[in-house]
Amino acid sequence: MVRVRLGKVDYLNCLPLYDAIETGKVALEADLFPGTPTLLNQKFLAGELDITPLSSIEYARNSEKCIILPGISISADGRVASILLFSKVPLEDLEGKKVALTSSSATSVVLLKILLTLQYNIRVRYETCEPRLSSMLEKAEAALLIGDDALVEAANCRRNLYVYDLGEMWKKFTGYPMIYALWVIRRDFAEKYPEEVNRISRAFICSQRIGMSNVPQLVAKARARRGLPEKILYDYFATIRYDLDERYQRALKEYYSYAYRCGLIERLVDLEIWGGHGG
Ligand SMILES: C=C(O[C@@H]1C=C(C(=O)O)C=C[C@H]1O)C(=O)O
Repeated sequence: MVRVRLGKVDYLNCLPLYDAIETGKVALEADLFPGTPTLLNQKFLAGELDITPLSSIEYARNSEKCIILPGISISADGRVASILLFSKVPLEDLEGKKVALTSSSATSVVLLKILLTLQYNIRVRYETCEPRLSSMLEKAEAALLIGDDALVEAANCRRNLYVYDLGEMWKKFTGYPMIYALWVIRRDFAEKYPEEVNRISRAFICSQRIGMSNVPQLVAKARARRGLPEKILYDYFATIRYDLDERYQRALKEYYSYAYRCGLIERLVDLEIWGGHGG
C-alpha cells in the first residue's frame, strides 16, 4: 500500500475534516504535512504532496497538474469570519492608499482585488507581508488576514479599525457562496493509484461526518489551540462550509470569471472532479 503525502491547512477550518483521521477514528495511511495555504500550494505544485487543500485560485492556474477530490472544499455562503480586511479608514477612502496582503493566502488576495476593483472601483497599491497585523498597519492603511490570524485579531480587536468580511462582500456582489480551497490530487498520482484516491475520498467524507457530529469536542480542541472564546468557535464551525455541490461549483466558476476579467488568471478552466475508476 502506498503512503500518501497529505497536506493540511494548519488553521481551525481544517479541524472538522482532519480530527478523526489524526485521532485514528478513521484509518488512513498518510504522512501529514501541516502548513499555511501558500506553503501547501507551493509544495503541491513542486510535487512534494500527493493530496492537499489548494487555494482555489491556484487550481485555475495549474489545472493540468491536478484533479479535484469530490464533495469537499473550504467555503462559506456569505460571511466567513476568517477572511478579513482590517482598515484604518472606511473602505471607500482607500483610493490610492497601500494595502498589506498576508503572505499566507492566494485565493483571498485575488478576491480582495476583484472586490476593490469591480465592486468599489478603487485602485490601491499592494504589498505582501508576513501575517502580523500591527506591523502590516505600520506600512499600510489596511491589511488582509486569513484563517486563524484573522479570527484571533478580530476577537482581540482593541483598535479603532473598520473590519470587512470578504465572504459577505462577495455574497452581496454576486449572490454566490465563495470557495476558498479545494482538495486536489496530483494527476500522475491519481492515474497510478486510483484505489488509493477512492479510499482517501471516502476517509474525508467519513472524517467530516464524525467531526461535525461532535462540535463541542471540536470547540474544546480549537480553544486549547488558539484560546478563542467558545462563542466565536461555535459560530465559526457553523459558518465555514465544506460543500462542493453544483451551486458551489457554479460559484467557483463565477469567481474564476471575475479573476479572468481582472487579469489575475490567464484562462478559464473546467472543474475536473474525481469520480471514475470505480470511485
Ligand atoms: C476560509 C479560509 O479559507 C482559506 C483561504 C485560502 C486562501 O485565501 O488562499 C486557502 C485555504 C483556506 O484556508 C481561511 O483560511 O480563513
